[in-house]
Formats: sequence, C-alpha cells, structure tokens
Amino acid sequence: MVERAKIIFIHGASSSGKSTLARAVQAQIGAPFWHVSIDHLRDSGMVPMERFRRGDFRWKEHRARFFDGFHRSLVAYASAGNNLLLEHILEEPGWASELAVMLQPFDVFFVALHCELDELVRRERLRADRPIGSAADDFHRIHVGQCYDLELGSGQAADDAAAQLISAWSVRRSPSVFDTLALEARPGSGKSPF
Ligand SMILES: Nc1ncnc2c1ncn2[C@@H]1O[C@H](COP(=O)(O)OP(=O)(O)OP(=O)(O)O)[C@@H](O)[C@H]1O
Repeated sequence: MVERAKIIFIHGASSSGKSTLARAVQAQIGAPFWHVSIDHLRDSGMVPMERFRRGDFRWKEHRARFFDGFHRSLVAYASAGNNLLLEHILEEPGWASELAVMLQPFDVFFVALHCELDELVRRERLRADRPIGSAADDFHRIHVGQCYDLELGSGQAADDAAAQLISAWSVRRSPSVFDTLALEARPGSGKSPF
C-alpha cells in the first residue's frame, strides 16, 4: 500500500529565503523529502527561458498552463507516495483553494516565511538574478488574508528556522489549514474556486 505522502509547503515572497530554508530542512529532517520548486524547472533548462526573454514566445500565453501542469505534477509525485518539500509562491488569488482541493488526499503542512520589506529589497539587489520589484510586489500581496499552520520569520539563520519548522511539523495538528481550505472550497460551500 502507498503511504499517505507528507507535503511541507513553504510560502514566501521572492528572496524571502524559501530555497535556503528548504535545503536546510531537507538536510535535517528524519525522512527523505523531494525539494520541488519552479526554480529547478527554470534553471534545469526545462523552460526555454532565453527564447521567452528574446521575445520568440510570449510567457503570458503559456503561464496558466505551465502552472496548472506544475500543480498537477505535485499530485502525481504525492500519489506515488513521495514526500515533498514544496517551495512556491501563490501568485493568483485562487491558487490556495485550488491546491488545497488537489492535495486533499495528502498531509499538507503550510508554512509562511516572512521577511521585512527592506531586507527583501536588499537581498533582491544583491543576488541580481530576479527582476527588481518582484519581492516587493509579492510582499504586498501573497500573505494577505492567508492562514498558515506555522509562520516563520527569515531574520534567523536557515538552520535554526529549519529546526523550528521540523519541531512544529512533528507535532502538527489536524485539521490542517489546507484541510480547512479544501472543505471551504467544496461545491455548495459558496467558496468554490472553480
Ligand atoms: N536567513 C537568511 N538570512 C540572510 N540571507 C538569506 C537568508 N535566507 C536566504 N538568504 C539570501 O537571500 C537570497 C534569496 O534566498 P533564496 O533563494 O533562498 O530565496 P527564495 O525565496 O527561494 O527566492 P525566489 O522565490 O526568488 O527563488 C539569497 O541570496 C540567500 O543567500
């Protein structure tokens, strides 16, 4: 029998430290988790980034189906019993409910990674590999009205934040925030995202 997959979902603005935290969690946690991120798809060459940058193709025309496919791929991995350490940004208002419904069969722990605006802007400038302004744009939007199973600040060292996350995850409660979101999104609840 396939074991019910566990998903730890780290949600934070661009440059808040999601990848850094995910790597630290992956290094410390007592079971194997696959670190899943859009960054890996973009950086591996799966997406023809250069051609989008050159203007050969229009991202606007492909974005919705790219993210739909990414969200479905999470279900595919988890259905096979894989534990996932997901870092992602809920860029669209409907995505939280949509994902909650899709991931309902799994044990999802939803973590916010908060970072002060001036620190986000500083990190974004320093790394120079993200469009300037993305972090601030996320900062003002992505956490609005969102509930989490755990909220972390990104002012501490990633190893300490990872230890805190793992400790909270190991005593997580049911129903989780995603369980509640999925229930609210069911047809008839009046909050369906579809
Ligand atoms: N706890 C931390 N303290 C100081 N700097 C950090 C911390 N965590 C990450 N950083 C730095 O911030 C920058 C962005 O980190 P990271 O790539 O982990 O963010 P991210 O949220 O995954 O970004 P994106 O969503 O844009 O891929 C990196 O230069 C990283 O070294």
